[in-house]
Amino acid sequence: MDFITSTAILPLLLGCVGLFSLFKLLQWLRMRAYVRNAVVVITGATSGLGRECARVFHAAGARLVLCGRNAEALEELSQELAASRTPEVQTHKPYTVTFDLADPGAIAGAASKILQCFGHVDVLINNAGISYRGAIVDTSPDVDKRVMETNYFGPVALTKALLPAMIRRRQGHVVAISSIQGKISLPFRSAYAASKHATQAFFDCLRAEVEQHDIEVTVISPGYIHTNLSLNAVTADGSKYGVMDETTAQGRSPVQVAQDVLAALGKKKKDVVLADLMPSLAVYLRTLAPGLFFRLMASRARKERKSKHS
Ligand SMILES: NC(=O)C1=CN([C@@H]2O[C@H](COP(=O)(O)OP(=O)(O)OC[C@H]3O[C@@H](n4cnc5c(N)ncnc54)[C@H](OP(=O)(O)O)[C@@H]3O)[C@@H](O)[C@H]2O)C=CC1
Ligand SMILES: CCCCCCCCCCCCCCCC(=O)OCC(=O)COP(=O)(O)O
Repeated sequence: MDFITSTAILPLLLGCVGLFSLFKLLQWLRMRAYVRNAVVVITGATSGLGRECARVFHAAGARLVLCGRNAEALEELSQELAASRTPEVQTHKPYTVTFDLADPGAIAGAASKILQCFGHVDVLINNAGISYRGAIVDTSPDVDKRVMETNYFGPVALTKALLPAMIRRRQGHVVAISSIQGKISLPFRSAYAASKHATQAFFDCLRAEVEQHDIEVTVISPGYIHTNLSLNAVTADGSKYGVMDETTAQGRSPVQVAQDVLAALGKKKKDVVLADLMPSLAVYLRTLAPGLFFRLMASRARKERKSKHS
């Protein structure tokens, strides 16, 4: 009996593994086909997740428009990509467009430059962002505005400027790189969490409104990623935080997250959380047991204040 069972189970197991591998391979091929030759615009391409998305999408054959504030850093990345080749995929030299997302007057001009690069946009990845550390009571309203301009009003204005061309073509995919903090709010992150909650809300509304035009909207909410986000974060008085936090240093690799972003787009996912177990559970706790969640956050605030003053 044992012999019969084991001889029947082994081929079955091998068959399942084979089928699963085939399924994964087909999924991977479909993902890459989705972005091959597609015009992909990436904001915040000079650093961290944006730069890795540029590398991953370029290697998959996308026609890139790299956006950022630092023209030199964008040009350097564009040249690095132009020099790198992937054997089985035709790659394209990226264009660059330099502008500050926190400058409302810069967005319309930037959008028309972006459209001139390849004549249209298939995928817009709103990735650029800035974080914040500070107590609400000490924070200048200028800091709240700066974080909202960069993380919310800038991406919203850019999306609106590129949307009519997508609607005319009845084709397009808008992506918002939000954060777990677009779903839960942590103490001493008010401006950042508020900007990411607003991002989630805006792009959820957009998804419903543009479905009739065959335009996809994906909101991606990562947990900690090992980038310069904490180093570049702004503090209560507007100065740079300048510290690589342990949580950031221990975060996921931006290469891995960029690959997950590509996979999410290829599967036309609408809302994706890319985080470890605890942050993912915290999102459920906030919905299912808000009272408990708020007590945990108050205790987190007490601990953080204590450790600051000790
Ligand atoms: N790292 C993390 O733990 C997590 C990050 N995220 C999100 O990922 C996204 C990318 O951040 P990440 O790569 O981590 O951080 P980085 O600080 O490494 O990169 C941020 C990018 O945004 C650009 N940027 C900042 N301000 C502006 C502006 N005013 N105008 C135009 N571009 C600007 C930066 O350009 P410049 O070089 O000019 O400063 C840089 O290219 C952000 O939206 C962030 O909120 C989400 C969850 C976790
Ligand atoms: C049923 C059991 C549930 C247990 C839940 C306990 C609650 C634990 C709280 C966990 C908090 C996770 C915070 C994750 C925050 C995060 O990943 O943020 C991503 C960022 O955007 C990082 O930005 P930052 O500038 O804050 O570094």
